[in-house]
Amino acid sequence: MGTSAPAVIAADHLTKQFADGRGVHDLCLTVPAGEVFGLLGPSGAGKSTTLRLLLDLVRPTAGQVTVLGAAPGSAGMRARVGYLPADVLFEGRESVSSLLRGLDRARGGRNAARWRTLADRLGLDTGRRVRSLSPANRRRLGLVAAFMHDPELLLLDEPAAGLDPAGRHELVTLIRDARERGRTVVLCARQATEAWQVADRVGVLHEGRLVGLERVARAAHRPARRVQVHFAEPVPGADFFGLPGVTDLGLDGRVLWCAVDGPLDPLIKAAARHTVTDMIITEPTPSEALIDRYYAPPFGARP
Ligand SMILES: Nc1ncnc2c1ncn2[C@@H]1O[C@H](COP(=O)(O)OP(=O)(O)OP(=O)(O)O)[C@@H](O)[C@H]1O
Repeated sequence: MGTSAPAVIAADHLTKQFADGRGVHDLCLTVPAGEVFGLLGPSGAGKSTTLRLLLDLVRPTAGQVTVLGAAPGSAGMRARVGYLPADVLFEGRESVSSLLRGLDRARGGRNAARWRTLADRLGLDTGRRVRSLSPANRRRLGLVAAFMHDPELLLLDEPAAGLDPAGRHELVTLIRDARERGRTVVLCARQATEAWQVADRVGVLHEGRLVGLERVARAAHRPARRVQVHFAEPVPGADFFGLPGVTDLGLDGRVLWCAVDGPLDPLIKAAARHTVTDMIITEPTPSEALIDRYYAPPFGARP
């Protein structure tokens, strides 16, 4: 804990304001070497813009950032960073293998074995023409291109988008392998599912501002479940008020909804005094739990 790894990313009031006022505002964030950092937020939150600032694809309107100890876009940076954009734009008549060979040559030609292994792991058919690839295969190609030179820093924009479960599993494994070799990974996602599995920390962006920063505790407290109970007849709310672990209680005639943190027993015993016709229990995904915490009203707090 106490050891302070050098910051691979150090953003200091980093701001990119587009003409309409949107963008990324006042981002102060450091990502130490060897960390997997998940940048989460809904569409338009500023995730892609943040990555683009780190890559010198857009210039800040205020503040500054260093990447691997230098200004973004410094000489030699391309070889040290792997980037998967949100839209992988590879086109062309050439085959996947020819494109990857070309990329490898441009980076010094040392990674032929590695890109072949990666393509294999991700189930990418390297004989196909690039422009005939499905969106999911294009994503796989983008991942191979980002990982093939084993870069010090990986910037992955929605890496799991469009991948099937096997592809997602392989992605998580690739990220874990990279971390084991001391690489640093920043991945952006709207859904926290994969980020939650691999990230050491997550940051939540909302309307261009960092509104939450959390270390991912693997044995995290189990989030409150959402419970809906349907009764044959209307039930009195008084039977359910003050039950241990039950919050956000709402009652609409014969339907009761609430959040339950801890054992379900008190709620079940109270419900069993009436005729229960249905009971629906859902556990929020990590993503929902995180979003609830940062920018959604709590479940049950209906207008
Ligand atoms: N080149 C641009 N010119 C003007 N506005 C832009 C530009 N790029 C992004 N924006 C705006 O900046 C805000 C942040 O966009 P950004 O793409 O970074 O969000 P995001 O969190 O990556 O969203 P998504 O999950 O949809 O990719 C959005 O409101 C977007 O419309």
